[in-house]
Amino acid sequence: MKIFFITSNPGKVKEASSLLKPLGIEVEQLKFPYPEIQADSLEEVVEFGIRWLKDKVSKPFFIEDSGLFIEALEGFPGVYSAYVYRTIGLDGILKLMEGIENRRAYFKSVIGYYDGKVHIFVGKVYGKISHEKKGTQGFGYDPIFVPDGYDKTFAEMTTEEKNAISHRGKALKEFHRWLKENLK
Ligand SMILES: O=c1nc[nH]c2c1ncn2[C@H]1C[C@H](O)[C@@H](COP(=O)(O)OP(=O)(O)OP(=O)(O)O)O1
Ligand SMILES: [Mg+2]
Repeated sequence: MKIFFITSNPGKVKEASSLLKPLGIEVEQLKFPYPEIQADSLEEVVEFGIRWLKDKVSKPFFIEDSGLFIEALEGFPGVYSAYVYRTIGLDGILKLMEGIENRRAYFKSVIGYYDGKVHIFVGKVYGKISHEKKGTQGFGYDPIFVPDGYDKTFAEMTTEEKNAISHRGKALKEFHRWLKENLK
C-alpha cells in the first residue's frame, strides 16, 4: 500500500518510511507547501492544513506537525519550533537555558491522515535538554534532546533507535494500528 506524506522535511520522511516500510506501507513524499497557522496547538495546525489540502490533493495523504516543548520556558518553542529553529537555532535555545536547572522537555508529534475523513494520531516523548549539542544523526533539535532512560541525544541514535521511542515513532505506530484495523 502507498501513502502520500505531504512534508518539506526529509528527516520526517526517512523516519516514517523506516517504520512503515517493513509493515508493507510505502511512504511517498509530496512536497506540496501548505499554510501552517499560528495556532496554540499542533492539532489545530494539522486540522487547518488538512482542510486546506483536502480539495487540492486527490489521493489519501497525511501531514505531521511536531515541536519541542520546554517546561522551564513555559512550553516554548512548541508550535513555533520550526520558526525558532530557523532563527535562533540550537545555540539560541541553549543560551536561553543557560543556568536553568530544570531541563525537562518533551517532543510532541501530531499526524493527520485524510481519506475523506480526518484521523488524528498523537505521540509524545519526555526527556531533557542537554547542556551542549551532541551527535550528527536525525534533524532539528535532536542534538540537544536526551530522551528519558537514555544518556545520549536523539542525534546520537540511529533512525531505528529513535523510532522505537520517539514522538513520531509513537504517532506512526498508532497510525499503522488504525490502518491495519480499517483497511482490511
Ligand atoms: O524528531 C524531531 N527531532 C528534532 N526536531 C524535531 C523533531 N520533530 C520536530 N522537530 C522540530 C523541527 C522543526 O523545527 C519543528 C517541526 O516543525 P514542523 O512544521 O512540524 O516540521 P517542518 O517545518 O520541518 O516540516 P513540514 O512542516 O513540512 O512537515 O520541530
Ligand atoms: Mg513546518
